[in-house]
Amino acid sequence: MSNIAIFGAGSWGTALAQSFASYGHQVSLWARNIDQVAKMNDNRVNAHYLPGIRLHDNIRFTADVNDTVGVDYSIIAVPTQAQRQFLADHRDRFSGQEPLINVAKGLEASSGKRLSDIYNEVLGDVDQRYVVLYGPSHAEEVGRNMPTVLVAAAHDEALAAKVQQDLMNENLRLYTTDDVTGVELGGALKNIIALAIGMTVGLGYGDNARAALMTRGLAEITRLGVKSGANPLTFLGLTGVGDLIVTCTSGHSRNRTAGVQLGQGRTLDDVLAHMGMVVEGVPTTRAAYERAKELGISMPIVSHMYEVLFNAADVNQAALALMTRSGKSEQEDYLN
Ligand SMILES: NC(=O)c1ccc[n+]([C@@H]2O[C@H](COP(=O)([O-])OP(=O)(O)OC[C@H]3O[C@@H](n4cnc5c(N)ncnc54)[C@H](O)[C@@H]3O)[C@@H](O)[C@H]2O)c1
Ligand SMILES: O=P(O)(O)OC[C@H](O)CO
Repeated sequence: MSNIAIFGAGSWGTALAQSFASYGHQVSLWARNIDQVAKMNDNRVNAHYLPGIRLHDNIRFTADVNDTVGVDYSIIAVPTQAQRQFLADHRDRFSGQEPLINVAKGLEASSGKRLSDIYNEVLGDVDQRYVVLYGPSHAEEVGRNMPTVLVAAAHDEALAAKVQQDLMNENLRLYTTDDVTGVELGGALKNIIALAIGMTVGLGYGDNARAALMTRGLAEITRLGVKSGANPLTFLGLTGVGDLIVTCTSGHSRNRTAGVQLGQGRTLDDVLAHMGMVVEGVPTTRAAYERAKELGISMPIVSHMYEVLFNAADVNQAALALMTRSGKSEQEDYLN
C-alpha cells in the first residue's frame, strides 16, 4: 500500500482521496483553507465540495504542504489556472523524487500551454516524474466507489505501469499510455464541447444537435491534438471519446451545467459567480482559440464558443453560423 498526498480538497481531490483510502492507502489531503481542514477533521465530511460522503479514516487533513514530505505519490488536483502559482509557491516541496500525478484538466489561458509544460517550466525538467491521470470520471461517483476507468499517461512507460499496479482497485481500473500530449489535450478540450452541449440544452435544441456537436467536436479535438504531436487513436479512447461522452451527457458535469445556464440567457459572470466549483472549459476556450490560430487549423466550434463567451456573440446566431458553413466532405478536412 502507498502513502499518497493529494493537493486540492475540492470535489476531485476529495473523491480520489476517498477512493484510495477505501482500498488501504494512507492519504494526506491538503487544502489551502485552514478552516476547511478543521471542519473536515471534526466532521469527516467535505460539506461544500463532496457532501453526503463520510470520509474514510485512512485520510488525514492538513493545510501544511510540508506535512506531506516523503510520500510515494503526490497528486495535484488544484485547478489549472492556479497550478503555475501553486507549484512556484511550493517549489521546494515538489523537488523530491516521488511521481507527480496531475489530475487537473485544462490549458493555461494566458499561454495556451498544457500542464506538463507548466510543470517543466516551474520545477525544472520533471518529464520522468510526471504522470497525468484522466478519463471519464465524476467526483460524485468516484467518491462513492462506483466503477470508473481512467488512463495513466507518462513519458516513462514503466512509471505509468507502476502507477497502474499501485493505485488500481476493483472500482478504479487504470490503463496506461505514453501519449501525454494526447491525454492532456483530450481532457482539456472536451470541456469546451461540454459547455457547447449545455448551451444547446438551455436553448431547447434536440438530441440530433448534441450528437453532431460531440462528433464534430471530437474532430476539432483530434485535429489540434494531431497537429500538436498526439497519437490520433488516443482520441478514440477513454480520455477522448470516453471523457467527451461523460461530460456531455452527465448531470454531474460542471461544464455542461454552466453551458445550460448560458443557453438560458444568463451572463458568463453571473454563471461563474454562482457555480461554486471550477468551470475549466471557460479559460480553456480562450487558450484553444489562440492555439488554433497559431497552428493555422480550423476549429469552428471552438471559435464560435470563444465569440459567445468573450465577445457577447448571440448563441443562436453562433449555432446558425455553424449550420450554414460551406458544405464539406466529412473526412477530407478531419485532420487539417
Ligand atoms: N470534479 C470532477 O469530477 C473532476 C473529475 C476529473 C477531473 N477534474 C479536474 O480536477 C480539477 C479540480 O476540479 P474540482 O472539481 O475538484 O474543482 P472544485 O471547484 O471542486 O475544487 C477546486 C479546489 O481547488 C482549490 N483551489 C482553488 N484555487 C486554488 C489555489 N490558487 N491554490 C490552491 N487551491 C486552490 C479550491 O479551494 C478547491 O478546494 C479541475 O481541473 C477539473 O477539471 C474534476
Ligand atoms: O464534466 P465536468 O465538466 O464536471 O468535468 C469533470 C471531469 O473532467 C469529467 O471527466
